[in-house]
Amino acid sequence: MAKATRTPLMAGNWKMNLNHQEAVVLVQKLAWTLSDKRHDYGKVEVVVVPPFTDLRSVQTLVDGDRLSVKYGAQDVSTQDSGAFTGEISAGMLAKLGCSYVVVGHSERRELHAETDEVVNAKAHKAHAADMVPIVCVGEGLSVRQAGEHVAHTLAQLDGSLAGFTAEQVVGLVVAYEPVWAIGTGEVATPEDAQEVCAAIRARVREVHGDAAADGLRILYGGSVKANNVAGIMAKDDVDGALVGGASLQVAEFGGVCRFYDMPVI
Ligand SMILES: O=C[C@H](O)COP(=O)(O)O
Repeated sequence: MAKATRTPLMAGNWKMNLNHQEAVVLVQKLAWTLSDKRHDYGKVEVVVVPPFTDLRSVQTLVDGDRLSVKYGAQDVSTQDSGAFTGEISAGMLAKLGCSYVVVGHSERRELHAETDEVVNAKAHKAHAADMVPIVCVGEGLSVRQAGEHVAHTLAQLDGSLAGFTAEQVVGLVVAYEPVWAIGTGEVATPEDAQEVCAAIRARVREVHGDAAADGLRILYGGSVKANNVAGIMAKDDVDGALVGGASLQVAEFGGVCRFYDMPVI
C-alpha cells in the first residue's frame, strides 16, 4: 500500500502546558483555523493531546460544537482501577472521548523510568479500551553518535509492541522521536527521519506482514514547525508528526497541518 493511502496525522502534544480555560481558547482558535476553506485541512487528521485536567473541557467543546479536532491523553495507567494514587485508567480516558493515548514518550521513559515492558502494558490498556496508542520510540544523543540509533529504536519497538497481532498493529501509531531533537530546535534532517521510520516499517513487515506494515502510521517528532514540516512529510515512511512546542501556537500548528502547502526546505 502506498503512503498516499495512509491518512496524515498531526498530533499536538501540549505536555504540561495550559489550564482547562486556556485549553478551550486554543482549541477554539485551532478549530477556526481548520475551518478555513482556502485550505484542504480535511485530508489531515488533527489531534490535540492536552494535560488530563483539560480533557473534560475539551470534550465538552468538541462535542458541543461538533469540531473535527480529535483529542487524546499523554499517558495512561497500566492498571484498570484501585489503589493507584495519581493514576488515570484507560476506561476513564475512553469515557472522556479520547481517541488516542501517547505511551512511552521519552520524557516518561527518562523522568519516570518507564521500560518497554511498562510502555507495552500501557499500549495494550489503551487499545483494549478502543483508543489508539501512539507508541513513542527513539534514541538519545550518545546512541545516535555511536551509530546505534536504528538498532536501539527497533529494540524499543519490539518491546513496546509485544503481544499485538498483525490485525491490531495495522491500526496503531508509532512516533519516532530522536531525543536529541526534542525541544532543542535541532530538527533531524528529513533523511534522518526517513532512515529510522523506514527501518520501523521494515521491522513491522518482517514480524507482522505487509498489511500491518502498509497500514501502520509512523510519525516523526522533534522540533517540527511549519517551516520544516514539508521536507519531513515528503519522505515515504513519514505519515505525520508528533508536535510539542509548536502545537501551543495556533499559527504554527495550523501551518504544520497544511504541510502540503508549505515549501520543502
Ligand atoms: O511530543 C512531542 C515531542 O516531544 C516533540 O516536542 P518538540 O516539538 O517541542 O520538539
